[in-house]
Amino acid sequence: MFEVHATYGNVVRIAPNELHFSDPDAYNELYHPSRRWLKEEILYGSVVNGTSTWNFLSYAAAKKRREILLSHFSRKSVIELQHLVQERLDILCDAISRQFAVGKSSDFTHAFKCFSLDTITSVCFAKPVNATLAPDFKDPMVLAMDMSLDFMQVFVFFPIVRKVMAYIPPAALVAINKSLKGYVELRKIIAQQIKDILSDPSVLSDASHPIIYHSLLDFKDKHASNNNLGFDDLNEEAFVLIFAGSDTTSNTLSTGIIHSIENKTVYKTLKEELLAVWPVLEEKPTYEVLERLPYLTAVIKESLRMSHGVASPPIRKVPSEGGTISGHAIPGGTTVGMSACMVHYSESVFSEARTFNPERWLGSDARDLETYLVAFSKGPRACVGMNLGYCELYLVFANIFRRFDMELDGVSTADLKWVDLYVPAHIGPDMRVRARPVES
Ligand code: HEM
Repeated sequence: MFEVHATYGNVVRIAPNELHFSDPDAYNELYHPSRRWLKEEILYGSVVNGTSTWNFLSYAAAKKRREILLSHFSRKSVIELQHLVQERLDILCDAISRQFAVGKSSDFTHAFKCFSLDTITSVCFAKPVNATLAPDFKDPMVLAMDMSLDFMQVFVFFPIVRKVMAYIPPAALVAINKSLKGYVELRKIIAQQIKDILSDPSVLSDASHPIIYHSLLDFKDKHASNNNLGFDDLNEEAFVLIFAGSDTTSNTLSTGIIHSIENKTVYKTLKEELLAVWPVLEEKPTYEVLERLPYLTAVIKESLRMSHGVASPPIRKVPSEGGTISGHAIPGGTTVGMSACMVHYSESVFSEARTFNPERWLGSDARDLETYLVAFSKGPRACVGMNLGYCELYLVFANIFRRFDMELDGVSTADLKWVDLYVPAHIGPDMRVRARPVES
């Protein structure tokens, strides 16, 4: 897209009825809080059978569900549930230490995918799937989720395939493609939990903490409209949360951590800052303490910038009366969008934009730069899991850099290659890191 825009200008027609923009300020216009344009069905209607926050096309339809999730993932609830994130992280750190003890490096690409899947299934459903315990982090569910991103592209371009697949029984799907076994397994776990809850809501009181079904099915209020949610809706919402909360978080982690290990100045500065606030290894600081650290915060912002969150343009439909973007009048019915990469790699905003440089977030213009950090998107359909995402990022960066001395094992940041499968899908070699646990 960069080459296309360099050749044809700031606005390019990339499909018969679709415009893509490149001016960084166009992103904030397109996804402005007051601009409630419909999501484009070709992308958002492509994957699900029931309803979910992600696939409601209009903001009006999504509003109620978004409010439920925003309150479920509020800063207050995330702070109360941070011990669940730390619990999954301790399991991850133990697994990395065990690999070091037998002379092996760890595959950080898959390690963080396993961690984020375990975290989302723990926080949302109180049913962690323990992907982190898989040998060399090659968990079948994680591998199958990677593969399903390819399917998503097929569904977008050939919606009929999705309709046909919905009627194929799970066992037959596995027979057609054995690599889907982990995915079918994950669907079974989620579906069983929902069936159990719908047939006997009292099982919700067995959960160790408030899970999403407490919020989605508010049984205290018998008249609440969300009580009408059926099996398909709960199932789809659960899967959207699993997908939305997994790769986005793990990409940010692996991208940022690999850059921070390779860059010796970043590595040393981050370790020093962490050591000062976390002197005794056994006394782990809380999220609230960590988020006040300026350098760690700068590293996290830079990691979000370099990993983009979602790579594809979140496409929207211009309403029938038309609209204006970047000073151009756009006719009603046009599909419009802009990839976050165009903003994050814009040289007019971020000097040496392709270089990982946390220092940029510590300068006098840092506040202005914030406007252009769009990893969680912006406006009425921005990420609802941002608080949980940030909590995971702070805890993981702090634990990994405080608890291990690390070096890259035969890879470099040049291997952080990806293709756009809605999220950036890593296509380089697995990013292996030799991680020696520190003693104190
Ligand atoms: C670093 C972590 C994360 C990043 C960078 C991220 C990024 C994004 C982006 C860019 C969108 C907009 C997508 C679009 O419009 O097509 C989005 C939406 C969404 N995210 Fe996240 N996300 C993260 C973590 C999470 C987590 C942990 C959850 C769940 C707890 C979550 C749940 C959602 C949901 C449900 C939506 C759909 C919102 C709507 O359409 O109204 N995300 N996220």
